[in-house]
Amino acid sequence: MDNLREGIQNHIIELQLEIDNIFARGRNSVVSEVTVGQIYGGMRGLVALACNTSYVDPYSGLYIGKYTTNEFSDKLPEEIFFLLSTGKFPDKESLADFQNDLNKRAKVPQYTWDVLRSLPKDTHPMTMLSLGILSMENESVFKKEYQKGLQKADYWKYTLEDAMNILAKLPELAAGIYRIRFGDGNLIPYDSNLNWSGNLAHMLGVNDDEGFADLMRLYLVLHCDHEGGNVSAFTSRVVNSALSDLYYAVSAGLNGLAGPLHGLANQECLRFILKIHDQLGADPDDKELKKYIIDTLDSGNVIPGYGHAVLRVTDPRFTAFMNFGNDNCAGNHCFKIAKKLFKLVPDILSAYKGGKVASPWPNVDAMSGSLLYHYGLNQFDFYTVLFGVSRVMGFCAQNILALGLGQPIIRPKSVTNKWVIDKLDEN
Ligand SMILES: CC(=O)SCCNC(=O)CCNC(=O)[C@H](O)C(C)(C)COP(=O)(O)OP(=O)(O)OC[C@H]1O[C@@H](n2cnc3c(N)ncnc32)[C@H](O)[C@@H]1OP(=O)(O)O
Ligand SMILES: O=C([O-])CC(=O)C(=O)O
Repeated sequence: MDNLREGIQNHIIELQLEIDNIFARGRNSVVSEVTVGQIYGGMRGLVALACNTSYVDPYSGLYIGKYTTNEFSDKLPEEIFFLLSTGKFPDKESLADFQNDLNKRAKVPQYTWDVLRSLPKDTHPMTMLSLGILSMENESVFKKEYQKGLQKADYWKYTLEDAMNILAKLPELAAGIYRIRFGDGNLIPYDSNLNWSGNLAHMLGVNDDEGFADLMRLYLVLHCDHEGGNVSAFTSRVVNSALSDLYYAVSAGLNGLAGPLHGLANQECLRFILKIHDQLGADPDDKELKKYIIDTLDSGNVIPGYGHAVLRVTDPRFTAFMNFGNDNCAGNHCFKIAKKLFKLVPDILSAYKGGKVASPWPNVDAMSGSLLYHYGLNQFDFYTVLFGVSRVMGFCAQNILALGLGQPIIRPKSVTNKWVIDKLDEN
């Protein structure tokens, strides 16, 4: 992975130069302000973080570097990790070198399997993923080097070592979780002739179809990162900013991803679609489906897969999944219901709560489950694990770059109601 390390080193130098220039132009310039509503409202819309792996434009969606979602969606996840962490796609040689390195590090230690097999049978797969990563914390190269006395400028190098070890093991770990939790418990061996996503598809043992392997590739690409403020990436960065190593930081980020308002929404979407199928049949008419959606809202539930804290249009990742579905699973009943929901939900949500829903459009989670279901991956409790495997690329890249740029511990100031009242009195 020499080329990857060198690429990151160069990227850190470029980014640092940009930051030096930014600081020279106005380190104390005010570029964002905070309202009382934002202090009490999850800081949404507040610009208070720098993250150079990716950027989310409310109207055109996710960019990695200068590339739009459409422009990177045909790549391999390995190429995407390179892009996230170096700002560039790898050439052929760098890609092969990176993939060889992943191959060498892919084996999950026996003690991790022992931990996972000792859990209650109904443990959620996200708990298993988070715990699986955390169980390996003792292997952190960063931690060992830090204890010996590490220069700040070298933090990122050992964090990269940890990132490689974690990323390499994710396909085996995730597939093993699936087989322990939903299969016969026998693990399918890793195949070093396959790439990262190909191995995951293979080791799940669900489907040998090439379409499934391609869906896995697309899935692992589209979920990789979503700038710095989303719950899981931000959590991971906050934890790592205390110099807790990447095993702690990745596990923490995954715990945030496991919430239904964030990554878990993708399992909730399929649950929602299957319920519609059970109650209204495979081809519900618009009137019935509309009533079902409104009843769901009136009973105090969210429509999973719709709405977003940043996006204000249909998520281009949703569109990429829908295009895949149109080409590969057009006849599938879940896919058809997901498409009908897309036709009806935005108008209903727009009118709901007097127009209070900031974005009535589908996000990445609204379509992916029906595609996985089509290929026989119907244990939807597992879906967020796939999301997690992909999103760990973003956690790793964000943390490596932040450490490379010498970013300090994250510690925003909180205030009491009294402080806010006093401030309002002053104005
Ligand atoms: C990978 C991802 O994390 S993508 C997001 C995945 N999550 C989901 O799909 C779950 C459904 N969606 C939601 O809950 C929200 O849209 C979120 C969490 C994604 C964004 O939340 P916010 O930024 O607070 O959205 P917003 O400002 O539009 O919320 C305003 C109101 O609309 C409601 N709202 C937003 N989206 C929805 C929805 N899909 N269904 C019903 N109500 C919704 C909110 O609950 C909130 O109601 P409240 O004021 O009574 O609490
Ligand atoms: O950006 C967010 O808040 C949610 C997220 O991670 C995504 O959409 O992938």
